[in-house]
Amino acid sequence: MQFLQDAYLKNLAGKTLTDPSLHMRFLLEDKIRCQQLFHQGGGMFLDLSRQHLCSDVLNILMKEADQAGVQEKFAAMMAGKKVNTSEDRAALHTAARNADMPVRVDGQNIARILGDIHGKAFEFSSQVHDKKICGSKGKPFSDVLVLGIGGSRLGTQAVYEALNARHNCFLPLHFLSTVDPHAFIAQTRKLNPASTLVLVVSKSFTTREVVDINLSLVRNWLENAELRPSEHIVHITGKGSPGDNVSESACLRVFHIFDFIGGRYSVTSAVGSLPLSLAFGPDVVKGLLAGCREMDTHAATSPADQNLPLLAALCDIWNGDYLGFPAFAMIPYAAPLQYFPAHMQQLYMESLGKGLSLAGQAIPHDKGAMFCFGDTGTDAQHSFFQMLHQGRPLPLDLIGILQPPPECRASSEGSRAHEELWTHLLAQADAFALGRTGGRPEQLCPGNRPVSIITLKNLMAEDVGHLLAFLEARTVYTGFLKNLNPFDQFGVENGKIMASELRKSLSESIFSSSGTTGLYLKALKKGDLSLPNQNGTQDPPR
Ligand SMILES: O=P(O)(O)OC[C@H]1O[C@](O)(CO)[C@@H](O)[C@@H]1O
Repeated sequence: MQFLQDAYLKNLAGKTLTDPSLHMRFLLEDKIRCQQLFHQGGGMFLDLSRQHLCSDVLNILMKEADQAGVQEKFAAMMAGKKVNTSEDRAALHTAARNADMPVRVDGQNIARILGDIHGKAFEFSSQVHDKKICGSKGKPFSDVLVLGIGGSRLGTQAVYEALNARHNCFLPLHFLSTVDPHAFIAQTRKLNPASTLVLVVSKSFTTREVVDINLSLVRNWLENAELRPSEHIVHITGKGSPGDNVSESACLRVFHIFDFIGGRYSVTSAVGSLPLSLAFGPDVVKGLLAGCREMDTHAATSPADQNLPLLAALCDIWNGDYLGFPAFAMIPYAAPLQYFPAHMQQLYMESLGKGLSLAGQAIPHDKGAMFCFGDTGTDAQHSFFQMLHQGRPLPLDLIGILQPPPECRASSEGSRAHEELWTHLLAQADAFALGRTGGRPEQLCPGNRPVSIITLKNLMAEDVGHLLAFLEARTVYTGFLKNLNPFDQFGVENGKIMASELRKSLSESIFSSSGTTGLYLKALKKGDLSLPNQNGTQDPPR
């Protein structure tokens, strides 16, 4: 670490990190430095000039990346090598958007298989749009209810909301993920069962929330409306899972997904291509895939100093491992990108939140990946930005869209709104960097807070694809730089094991679970929570 900091300081004339002349206020005056840290590629822009970075530090970080062979690993991943070593699997989300580039795993051309499944999804969507496939009472489908959780929901929802801004939506999607019955009631209240198509998205088809509870609720809901569930339900699931090879009475169609694409990387498999083509039609999904493909090619082939996802990953390593920031926030200044922070949160934290390196060494907490959270601008400015301006500093990603929505261009009010949005983005970027001096002591803002500005040219399907694949590649590169496996998620399993033990206790009315858990189990049965008295017995409910 010290030598990196030394390089930073040497580059900036031998100052210490806290030296006032190293303040971003002065760094931003260095035009050459700013140009060196402004990058374009894969269809988008990345401005790192408001980071505590300089070319010397970047050179050292790139050398580390080179020594770790991260670009070779990325190429090996795209070529189908089993980079998910703990599960002995390939990680082939990139093959899902490039059917013409053969990728062989265990003798099969995976890219072709994935491309054929997209083709089937497009055909099915067109038949639904053309009313050749209708509900069991002959009513054309008007809505799609998507059951799925985690990676089987977040990415698709993020992309759906983004695409909805500029593309015509034929069939709105509604997402049901959590097992909370409130969510089921809220979603189904606004739907007509007779014209609702239900997609059950679960690779394992064992996720309790989805295939046990919510699917049962939905089946009942359809049956209560005197409909045949099998004519309304489609499975998107792993080949050979309990949702595959089911009888005709279970569902209308099965679309396959595979264990070589993890849930959080699966938007461009059938997990996303079926619901999104039902919503917007096949051409929009093809545009999304093309945008991803452009970014994948950029991520795989550009030299490190021009490679946006790799540079972003190096910046994350610098901020997290060397400068010690525990978290970063993603703030899209674009309402249609509202679910991207949640998608990135899963992508980043499920991929990189690991306890062991690939070499089997424990990863100390302060060298673990950063937490990720976020919200849209300008809303975030009016909630948690206060703390970031004057309290604990954190790095921020601000995302902007260059082109305003076409409707805006027609009116001066519309253009003003778009310009106002960008004014806020740039004002925040500068306020975090420059801070505020003068005024009363409580008005002081120290500034010097790192910000990256990510700019998309537009919000068409291709642009959304650029962003999606950029975030995936940035996450994968960070995993490779940290020498950990960004494709498994064994931590999540522990909670599932606990839940199955508690489920058993509850069904057998055994309330002796550890700590206060037994109290809650009992309360669930009795419908009331009574606290133990001093004798350790429970008072009767009041
Ligand atoms: O698609 P499935 O098997 O229902 O799993 C849902 C999600 O659960 C997880 O395993 C953990 O949250 C995710 O990785 C996955 O996307």
